[in-house]
Amino acid sequence: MPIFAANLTMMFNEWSFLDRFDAAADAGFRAVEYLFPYDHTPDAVGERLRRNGLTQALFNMPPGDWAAGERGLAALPDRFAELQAGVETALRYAEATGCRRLHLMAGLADAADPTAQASYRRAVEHAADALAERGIDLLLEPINGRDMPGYFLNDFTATERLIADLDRPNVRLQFDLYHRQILHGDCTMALSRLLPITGHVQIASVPSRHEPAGEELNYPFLFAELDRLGYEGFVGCEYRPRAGTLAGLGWFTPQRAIVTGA
Ligand SMILES: O=C(O)C(=O)[C@H](O)CO
Ligand SMILES: [Mg+2]
Repeated sequence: MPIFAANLTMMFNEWSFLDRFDAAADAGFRAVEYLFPYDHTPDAVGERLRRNGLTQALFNMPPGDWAAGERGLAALPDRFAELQAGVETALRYAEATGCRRLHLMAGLADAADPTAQASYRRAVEHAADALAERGIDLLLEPINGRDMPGYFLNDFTATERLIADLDRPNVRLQFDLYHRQILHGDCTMALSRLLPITGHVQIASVPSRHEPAGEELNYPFLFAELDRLGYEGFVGCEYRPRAGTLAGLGWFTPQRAIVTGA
């Protein structure tokens, strides 16, 4: 069974962000991921990881003004300086948390626009080379247009081609099975074919984006497939609990001793 990483942006919202680390550990998770840690200091986040014996599987580099609707900077040619600063910020958090995977969001731009394509490639090359110096992987995630209309990176095949063309071993695919099913389907064969370039997997039910159980995807089958394929990375639980985080963990077998209150 893969090692599951609780997504603290989507799950455990019953607690404050920093207390979600404790709640996830108490629920039996060994690892966590989240979108953005930037409302807290690197040391505060690192301390919660250490206090709970958690591994930081992944987080996203600064995405621009998320509240204003921005979804990344890489494909926006006039935002390169801000992207460079964001890479340095993310590296400070990666150092404080021991995180070895960072996701670079592309932004809202026309995937067919040569200017956006050139900007995206420049940004990916810059980020990849900065991360490579520290032994950190750069993850690229195709995202479906129903959840994120206008998002630049919206196709697994185009992403696969870019990763091959970049020929940088630390640039890898963030294989979100939720997006894969919506964009292309054929999840099982895609996992088999793309696993060699896959740096991280994420899960959620389709179409609800709730717990990974009972809808379009057969997750027990897919988890067994990941084991059969020898996948040794993390599986990020990037789903919205349907009715309370703990009540929705029936699909999950605790992966660490659960410390019950004395
Ligand atoms: O949208 C997703 O699936 C992601 O993983 C992004 O990192 C956050 O939107
Ligand atoms: Mg995802």
